Amino acid sequence: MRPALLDPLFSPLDTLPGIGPKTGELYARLLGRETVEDCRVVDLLFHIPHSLIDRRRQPGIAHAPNGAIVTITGRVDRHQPAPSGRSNVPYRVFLHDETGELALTFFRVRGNWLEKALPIDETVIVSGKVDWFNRRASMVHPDYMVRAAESENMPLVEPVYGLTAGLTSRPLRKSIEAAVARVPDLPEWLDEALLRQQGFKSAKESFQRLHEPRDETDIDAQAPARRRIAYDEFLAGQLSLSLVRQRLRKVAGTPIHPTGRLSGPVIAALPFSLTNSQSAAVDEILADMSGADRMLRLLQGDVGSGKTAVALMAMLAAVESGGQAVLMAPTEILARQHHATLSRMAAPAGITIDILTGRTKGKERDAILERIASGETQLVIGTHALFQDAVIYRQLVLAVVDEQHRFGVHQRLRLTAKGISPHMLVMTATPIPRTLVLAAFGDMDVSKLTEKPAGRKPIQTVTIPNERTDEIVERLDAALRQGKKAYWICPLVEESEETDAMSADERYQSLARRFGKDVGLVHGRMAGPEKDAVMLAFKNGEIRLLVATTVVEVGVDVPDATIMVIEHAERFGLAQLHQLRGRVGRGDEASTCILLYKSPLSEAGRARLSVLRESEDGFLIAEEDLKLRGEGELLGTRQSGTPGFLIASLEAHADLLEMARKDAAYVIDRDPELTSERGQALRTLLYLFRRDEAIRFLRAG
Ligand SMILES: Nc1ncnc2c1ncn2[C@@H]1O[C@H](COP(=O)(O)OP(=O)(O)OP(=O)(O)O)[C@@H](O)[C@H]1O
Repeated sequence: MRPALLDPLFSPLDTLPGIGPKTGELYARLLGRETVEDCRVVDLLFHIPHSLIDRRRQPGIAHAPNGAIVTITGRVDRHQPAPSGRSNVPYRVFLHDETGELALTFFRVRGNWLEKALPIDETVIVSGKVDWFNRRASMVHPDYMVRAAESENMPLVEPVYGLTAGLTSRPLRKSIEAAVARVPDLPEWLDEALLRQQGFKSAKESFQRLHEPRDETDIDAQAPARRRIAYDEFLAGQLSLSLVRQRLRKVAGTPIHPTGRLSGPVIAALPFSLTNSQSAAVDEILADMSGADRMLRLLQGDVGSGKTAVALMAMLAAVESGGQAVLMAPTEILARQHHATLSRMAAPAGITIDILTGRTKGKERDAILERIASGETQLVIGTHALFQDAVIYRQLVLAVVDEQHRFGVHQRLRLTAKGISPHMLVMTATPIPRTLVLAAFGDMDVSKLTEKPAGRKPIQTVTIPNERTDEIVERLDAALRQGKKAYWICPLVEESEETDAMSADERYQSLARRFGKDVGLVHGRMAGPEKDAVMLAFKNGEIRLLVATTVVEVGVDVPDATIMVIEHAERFGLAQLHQLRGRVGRGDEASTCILLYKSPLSEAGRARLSVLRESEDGFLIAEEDLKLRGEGELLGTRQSGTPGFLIASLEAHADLLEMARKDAAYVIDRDPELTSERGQALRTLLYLFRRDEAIRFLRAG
């Protein structure tokens, strides 16, 4: 149960003054939630200012720098209202101080409120941005105007928050202030020695300081308050991972006894032999699953390194031992593709394979659920629909989670909550640096596919400015005539699938005019079956040019596609480009990747694209990406910050992550049920950061 003292922070967001149904939607958007019902007061605490306005600067009118935000104390001289009927002429109020004159400028003024707010001869304080034009200073719509006698009504230092369209800063600041005021006195969950060593204040004081910065240093990522909350966040993450891990390990796995009865014929029928890397990974996995402990293993492999075949071998071993195996993909497209590929590859084994996704409905679904429950189905491929309550497995021995780069302990927890404890193999496509593995997965055993299948030719990567798009289209024409297949990836336009889809559609129209029905389009706004049909047509060769948004970014496998054009490559993260490029070069034909960019490229943009031109090594690219852009982009998340983290940043706070990991291990080692005084306080921490799923596993949880 959540401690009652957190109640004020976990009441609905619209219990804060000024947040109603309409504004609520804006707040939900700001906080990245679907609806305002999903938002709690606590969420605003984690929306921290990115900079600050210092209204203490009072240089005097004549010395105010152009474009700077300054505060002026002056006397009002005269009002110059707009002539009636001329709404485009502003209303001006002139004031002066000992250095010069300033025109306060207002548009579309109604009524006489300005006369009241700025009476002639009154000394007032105004604050806002000063613009110089023709040696006259003006301030358009000052942020603050107060009478000198009421100067306390103007905050001198003001945090600046990220906004979303429709939400302005003043009401946002007000609601955040109200949220901060609700932070209760919290029990201290950090060790005293650490507090002293790091100079950390209490969590409550740290939240206050984050939202009421006193100067620039308080905004810095290394400010003690920021570090304290970042540490708390890492600690909450590491603790919940440790609890899950402890729990998963505690439940013994089902040891398997692979016989080779199924995998033998499958391997014999594969059109290739496994690479050494693949074989080594299979060996590690089978050894894990044969032991008494449950397997918790991460299978990391660069694009096109052949993770699917490894997963299949593991799943066949589970089935050979009389159990069932599932493979969960992050998207419908991928689930369908995996289903098609695995059905084909596993055909010689003669086992029953089903697919279960959100789209599986009605009688078909009932029949599948029944086959799963009876054990007739040995292998199920699907999306998270696999773990819904209605799905009951006869004997689930292995769950493969193809997380690509959408991390989440969630599914893993769901499974355990269902009371089943299969061996667990998590596949990730993006080669992630060790620190990220730790942050996202905690300590897991790792198998790496370091080698690509033999016979792959390097992908030739070129960077070309947008202006030469026509030339590319010409070349594409020639290539398609030779029977080649190509992808054309359209840019991310904004943070919305809808606008992405629109831009893809435009490009599709123009290419379709040229290439007719050789061209297909797939984007995130299309209905599932429609998407599948297009993907299938591309695979079969009925379509030879596929215009797509990043829906093809992960996992899509059409080995005879050899050309990849990426528009506005400068807008993508490096690792994402690497993933996209990885859709070609998957067969033994030579492939080309064309990165179209908008010129001029920034210095950083140039550096990034050249990394990609020069390397095909996903691990190296990931490290470079981390250096160049920060870990958020590395994982393809479009917001800043580390995925799954609100305040903490792996770049800025890497030292804290390591400390938090040790701290969590220490705690779990001594107080596995979190019952000590510190343990109880740590439970509060888990709730505060919404990492409380793991508490359910605790005895008094
Ligand atoms: N040992 C091998 N030799 C030759 N080809 C292989 C080998 N293993 C897998 N392949 C083929 O390589 C392609 C890529 O494999 P797979 O789809 O498993 O890659 P992946 O690791 O999942 O990559 P991504 O993350 O990019 O989807 C497939 O077409 C597969 O059939």
